[in-house]
Amino acid sequence: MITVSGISKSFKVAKRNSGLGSAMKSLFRREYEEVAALSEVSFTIKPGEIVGYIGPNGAGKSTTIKVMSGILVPDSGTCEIMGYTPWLDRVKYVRNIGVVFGQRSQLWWDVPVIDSFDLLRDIYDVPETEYRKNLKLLTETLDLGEIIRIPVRQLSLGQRMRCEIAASLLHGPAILFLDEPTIGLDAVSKIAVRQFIATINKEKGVTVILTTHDMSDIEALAQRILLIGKGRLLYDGELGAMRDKYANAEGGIAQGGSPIEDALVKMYKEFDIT
Ligand SMILES: Nc1ncnc2c1ncn2[C@@H]1O[C@H](COP(=O)(O)OP(=O)(O)OP(=O)(O)O)[C@@H](O)[C@H]1O
Repeated sequence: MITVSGISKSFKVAKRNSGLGSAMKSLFRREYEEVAALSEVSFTIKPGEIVGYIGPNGAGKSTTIKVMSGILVPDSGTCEIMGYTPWLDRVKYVRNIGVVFGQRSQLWWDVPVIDSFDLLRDIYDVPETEYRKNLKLLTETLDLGEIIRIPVRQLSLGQRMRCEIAASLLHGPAILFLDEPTIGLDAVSKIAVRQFIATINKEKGVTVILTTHDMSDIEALAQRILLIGKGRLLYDGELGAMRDKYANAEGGIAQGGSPIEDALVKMYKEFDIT
């Protein structure tokens, strides 16, 4: 259902040297360099899977999610998701996906959450009965209650995140891209979000691609992981196999780390992506 094949993406960024002289020079003549965010990334994901997409800072995770959600056009490679090429068939395609970027909001800041929801209903052209049904279910299961009457800027991070997740699912998508959905949440909210993701996957068969630095999110939800480092896909396999292999590898438990974090640190070391 998801086939990513040989995707590469580079960004052109202005070179910045330190010092006042260089800053002055760059006012007149900018020098640029290419950053290879993704290099020949390929994988497939089956319907109903929950896949953990992991890797260190700057590895290329968000760039991949942006390509798969049609926000970014890759320099080369192909991507076919439910029969669509995300960046070509964007209008039709987005009805099939939900996207949550933990660090960014898709809700309008100054209006009550429900107004944003209603606007999303219109954007996605969701039939009224389906919208009401989805809204009721999401409000109940994410415990939104009166929260949806409050403007987003007055919500706590955990409350906002639950609303973000609801917003991404109002149109009943088959695929959910989650980019750090539990960042900054307290333990109770984190567990609530995880349970919700597990439920929609089990009961509605929603396919989930989950990007996070929180390995307990991955342990709670994903059976399969994709590891990306320096823009290259380095591992595609069962979480259990990764844990068994690296937990028993040389190098002792990292101070303060859980066994799965320790396995990840060793894996990063082996692939030289720390
Ligand atoms: N719009 C952009 N312009 C220039 N460079 C970018 C842009 N977006 C990403 N990059 C660069 O591409 C690389 C991959 O970034 P990306 O955001 O995909 O990483 P990530 O794995 O999501 O990282 P993190 O875990 O820190 O969120 C980084 O070197 C980043 O600086």
